Amino acid sequence: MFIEVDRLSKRFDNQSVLEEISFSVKRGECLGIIGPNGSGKSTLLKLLSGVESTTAGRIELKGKQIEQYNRKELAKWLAVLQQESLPPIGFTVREVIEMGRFPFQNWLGEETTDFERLIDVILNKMGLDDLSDRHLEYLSGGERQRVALGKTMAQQPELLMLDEPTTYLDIGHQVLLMDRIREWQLEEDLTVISVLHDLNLAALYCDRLLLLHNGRVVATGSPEDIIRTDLIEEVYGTVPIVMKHPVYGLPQIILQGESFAQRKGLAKKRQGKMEILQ
Ligand SMILES: Nc1ncnc2c1ncn2[C@@H]1O[C@H](COP(=O)(O)OP(=O)(O)OP(=O)(O)O)[C@@H](O)[C@H]1O
Repeated sequence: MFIEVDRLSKRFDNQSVLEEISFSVKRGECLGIIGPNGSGKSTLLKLLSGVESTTAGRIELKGKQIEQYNRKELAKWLAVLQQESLPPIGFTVREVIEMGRFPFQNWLGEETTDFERLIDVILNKMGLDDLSDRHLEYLSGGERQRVALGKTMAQQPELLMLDEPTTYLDIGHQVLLMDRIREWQLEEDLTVISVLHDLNLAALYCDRLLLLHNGRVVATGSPEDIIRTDLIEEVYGTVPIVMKHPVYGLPQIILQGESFAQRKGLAKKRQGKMEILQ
């Protein structure tokens, strides 16, 4: 297994945030981590990328315990996409993407392989050719997110971790970003672990989903196994309509506003619980 997590727990100041988390990820797979606010998704990602230390349990990456890697070693094959990791001002798009190569430079700041061509390919893939000399502070949120992904691509990782990559993006840019990541995953056999709030994107783009609730794993499985009305209601406290995507057959959810349904006489409350009338 590429990643093996065994009975992982995390406490902050004696408050338990993650309890007995176990799962594994195969090389080349995309695992989506979903769950409500505060369920522990970001904390799990921080433990998996070595940013936070575990309280109990074991994380094995490529057959080795995570504590046995040093930071620079990990940075050569593990990348984390975070928007706030971009430098605030003063750098052009091209310079920022080149920064992804830092882990491969020697102590003089030189790299032995010619990476200029790689940077050109990435600029092109991310649709950033025309913006390569633009300073970061003059980019929109969507453009900055593409630069952030470009920087992680330059790192040529084997494992990519993403925390809410589509936040602040409009639907066009959400699909564009997720498509680029999926293409990259399939072309390079990249392993992807992504925290996602949008369950429809998670169902479309992830091979498997891990559903967290109150710091525990409720279920792991294919999108069909996880995006089910009963599980979503249990964890999120709202009853969605789950439908099959008309083209891909994958589960997609439609939200039901309770107040609207009640007003229209389509639902009523029974014993404190909303029931949708057929
Ligand atoms: N450094 C910390 N110190 C203390 N508590 C923390 C720390 N980091 C996270 N927590 C707590 O751990 C819990 C889980 O937080 P986490 O950010 O992992 O949840 P999440 O599922 O990513 O939430 P969201 O969807 O709202 O981003 C929260 O109650 C949070 O307050």
